[in-house]
Amino acid sequence: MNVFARWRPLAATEALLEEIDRRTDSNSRSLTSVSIKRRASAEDRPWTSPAAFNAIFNPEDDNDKLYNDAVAPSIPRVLQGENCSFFAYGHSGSGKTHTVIGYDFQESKNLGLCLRAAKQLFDAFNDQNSCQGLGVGLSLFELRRKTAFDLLNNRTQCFVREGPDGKVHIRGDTEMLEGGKVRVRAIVQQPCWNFGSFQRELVKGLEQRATGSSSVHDESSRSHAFLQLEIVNQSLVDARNALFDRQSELVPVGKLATDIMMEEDAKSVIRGQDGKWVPNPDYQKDQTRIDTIEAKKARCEARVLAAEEEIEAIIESGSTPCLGTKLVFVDLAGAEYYEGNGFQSQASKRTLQERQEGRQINSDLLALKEVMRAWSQSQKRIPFRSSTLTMILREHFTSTSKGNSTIIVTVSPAAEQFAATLNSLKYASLVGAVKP
Ligand SMILES: Nc1ncnc2c1ncn2[C@@H]1O[C@H](COP(=O)(O)OP(=O)(O)OP(=O)(O)O)[C@@H](O)[C@H]1O
Repeated sequence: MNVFARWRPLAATEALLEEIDRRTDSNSRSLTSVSIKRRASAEDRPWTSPAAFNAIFNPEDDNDKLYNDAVAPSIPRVLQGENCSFFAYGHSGSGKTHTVIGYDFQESKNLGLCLRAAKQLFDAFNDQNSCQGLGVGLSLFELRRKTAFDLLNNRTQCFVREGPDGKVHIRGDTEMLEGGKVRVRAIVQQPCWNFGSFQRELVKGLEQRATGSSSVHDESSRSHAFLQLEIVNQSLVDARNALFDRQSELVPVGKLATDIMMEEDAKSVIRGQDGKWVPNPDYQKDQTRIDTIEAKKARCEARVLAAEEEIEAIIESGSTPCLGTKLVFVDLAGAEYYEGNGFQSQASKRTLQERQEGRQINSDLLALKEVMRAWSQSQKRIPFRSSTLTMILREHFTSTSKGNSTIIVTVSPAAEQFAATLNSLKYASLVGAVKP
């Protein structure tokens, strides 16, 4: 994995605070280690990371610099059809949102990494003949504990489940549609055909992130935010809609087939005197009824399969290698590091729910670290199932080549946040120290 660290500047309110003493050192493989201590005093012993970082960004480095060094090199690979993923890790207020999304949407150099990447993609679509008709399908959701909230669909609550196909699906409630169709809502993917509409959709969706919170920071740092960009064209969007429609037809037919089978099975047996189930001499299973519904179900399944094959065929058509390619940005919840780190007074103020959430976040982040390490070492068994976060990320890891996945750890230089900064740098260096 590529690993970068970014020091944010001290905020105006922190101007009088002492800064962490920090140094960097690069080895012959151009990998950097970072050495920090709480203050410049000679008695303070430094903590030094392994040479795990591809680069360390300083407080004066803006989003433009970070984008050019950490993300822009991936865009040609995305246009060649390689999936890429970027994770922002850091404690609350360390600069993850500033990095991934940004707060100034007017100045192109201040845009966050996700928006800059989308801009570069749209520029490439406009410049290259082979990319005509391409757009970006945006999905945006937040994972809090084990539940996902669709930010492009009024924070609809969605559940993360592993399907019989082994794939992880994020689905909302079941809706009854006209004609008896039953739809299980999937996470919305909003197709955007130019950068302006992409930015509007993203900003509108992100406004949902703060809903119901008295403090945006506290709320946002308790959830993981996923921003997924998939390269699409109109045929792919239409084919996905057709699949969705056919799945909606299949659900009630599949349920009816199961009900009929169970009803016929139940009628065809009776309990004998010894309490055991024996064939019912007065009832003959209605095989015609069963065959009719099974045939209808098979026709629906074939239509679903055909729609899936149509999607594959569109993606494989080869005219644009990047069709269906995904670029994923994850703004991870900040680790909770209160207990045992000199934050007991803050820890004691937290509610039971906050403590439970904190434990869940820590266990998600631990699971992610283990997955990243196992994946970087190409281990046979990668523990994706150990948390909902890693279950969702399985598809991204299994479809992403090494070198196309990046973690950016954001850190504060304020000495009073030393414990959190140390925690974040240790996390990133453990991931980055594993090089294939
Ligand atoms: N590199 C930077 N340059 C300038 N300002 C920054 C930088 N990083 C962060 N900031 C500022 O610091 C404040 C906190 O940053 P931000 O909201 O990005 O933190 P966060 O890690 O996303 O927090 P949370 O997890 O709580 O949402 C913001 O006002 C932001 O503009």
